[in-house]
Amino acid sequence: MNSIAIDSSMLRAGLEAEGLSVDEKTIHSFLGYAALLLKWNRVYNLTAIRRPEEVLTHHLLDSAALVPWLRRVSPDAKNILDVGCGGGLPSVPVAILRPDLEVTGVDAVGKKAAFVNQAAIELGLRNLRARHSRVEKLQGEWDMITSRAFASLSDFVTLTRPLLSPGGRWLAMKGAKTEEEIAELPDGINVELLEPIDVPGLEETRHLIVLSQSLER
Ligand SMILES: C[S@@+](CC[C@H](N)C(=O)[O-])C[C@H]1O[C@@H](n2cnc3c(N)ncnc32)[C@H](O)[C@@H]1O
Repeated sequence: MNSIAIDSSMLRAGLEAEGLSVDEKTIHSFLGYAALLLKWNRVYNLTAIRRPEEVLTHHLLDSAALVPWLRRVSPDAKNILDVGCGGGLPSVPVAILRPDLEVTGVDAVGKKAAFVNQAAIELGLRNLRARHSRVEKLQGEWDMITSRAFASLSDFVTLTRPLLSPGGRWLAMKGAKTEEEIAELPDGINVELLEPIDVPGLEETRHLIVLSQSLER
């Protein structure tokens, strides 16, 4: 499954540069996931990115950059929801790197959720499952809710507000421009953190925005 052209030493170096400790099993899981993504992309229409070296930087390392922040932002969190998970970004990298977290992906497109569930089985990720649903129809409660390339910050928060546990945190993975989106947030939402994120091998600007909600509503 790992016979694709993702350079494992670049993957390891990238993850380590992000402050992540990686063992052989982690590298094997990432390569296995990349192989599945590239193999099934045409069938499932998972991503516009097709070149393995771009999958490494734009998807694997970009998504993994979230992981060091999870413990800092929410040290006691037990679970995380990835909204509009698509082919499993960032849910699959999070599930690989944080086996102690229950990771749920949700996507409105059934074949994308099916792909993530199949990847979870093939990679042995027992902490990952994907749900086929529009997020506004989803029920449950999560300590952390994340998204990458899903919607405006305001729509992300509004659609998922009923799903955040008391004291929970949203972690939005965003590009360069964040001010306008932050200005449009609904009342009662607090910006806890706005952090530029360096992704090894990626020239583009990334930001992590961490949000909470005032408890008296
Ligand atoms: C641009 S893709 C991003 C996928 C993935 N997060 C990534 O970074 O590659 C946005 C995803 O959101 C999903 N989506 C859009 N609206 C949704 C909704 N209301 N509920 C659940 N998923 C939704 C789409 O089906 C699509 O897979």
